[in-house]
Amino acid sequence: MRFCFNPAVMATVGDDYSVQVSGLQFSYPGQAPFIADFNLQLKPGSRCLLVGANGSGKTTLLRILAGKHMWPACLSWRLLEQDSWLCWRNTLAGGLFSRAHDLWSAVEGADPSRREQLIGLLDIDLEWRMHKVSDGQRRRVQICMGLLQLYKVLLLDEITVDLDVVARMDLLSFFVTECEERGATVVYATHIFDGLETWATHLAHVEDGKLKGLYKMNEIPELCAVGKSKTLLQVVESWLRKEREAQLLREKDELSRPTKPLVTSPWASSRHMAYYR
Ligand SMILES: Nc1ncnc2c1ncn2[C@@H]1O[C@H](COP(=O)(O)OP(=O)(O)OP(=O)(O)O)[C@@H](O)[C@H]1O
Repeated sequence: MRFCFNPAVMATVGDDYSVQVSGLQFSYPGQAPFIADFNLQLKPGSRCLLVGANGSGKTTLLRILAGKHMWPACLSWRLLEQDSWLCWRNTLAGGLFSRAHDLWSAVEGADPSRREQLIGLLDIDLEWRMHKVSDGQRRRVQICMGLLQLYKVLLLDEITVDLDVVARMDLLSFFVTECEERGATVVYATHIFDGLETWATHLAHVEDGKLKGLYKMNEIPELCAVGKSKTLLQVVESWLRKEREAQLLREKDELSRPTKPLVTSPWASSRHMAYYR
């Protein structure tokens, strides 16, 4: 998957990346630019966590990478391969009255042995009716359907929220196997960090639509410090707290700036009365 908004950069980047985003820009209609000069490069086999505060742009970025958002036509861009799959937290599988079995019998070209493996992994009962199952069971069916077809890049937006801990850990192990044996790449936006220290290979920190940093997990000093290492949760919490404090300082600074002098003339318009002269 390659996105390049700057042909000069594109020419210099090698082919050995499975995700290549260079100079990405994006604005929501009628709004100021939100994603600006975003660059991300990942090699096959990478498992990259996308972390950031609420509203920092993780979902927006994943939707752009999945081709769900349009971008300004004035920018030059190239999307070379469309072999990614986005699993979206807000979509649940299928029509309300479908049986689990009917839902994925519609998925063409799925390898039967992969199907059996996923059904076992996610402990799915083919007789489940989608309107009579729990959110977590419905989520399992959705994930299963998405994973039936092989992919090179998998984009996950907080999909494990409804899963119990066994299903979550088994699914994460499955992704490791996919990355190690097939060279798949996973980009996973989440706020749940349990068990991810050793799962991820990379950590991408997003702040206000910008990539604040892309780190290899084994090179993050706080995670690796012998004897006093922090958990991923503590590391991300400290980053986000710093961001929040900096934002509060900026807001305080703006409030303390002198505003325009107050108009004291009795002939001027006021909040309660306007004069058109
Ligand atoms: N359809 C939209 N139109 C305009 N602005 C939007 C739209 N969707 C999201 N935004 C804005 O874009 C910003 C980033 O939102 P986004 O959903 O990408 O954040 P996020 O990092 O995924 O947040 P969260 O952790 O809460 O899921 C937010 O300020 C949000 O208000």
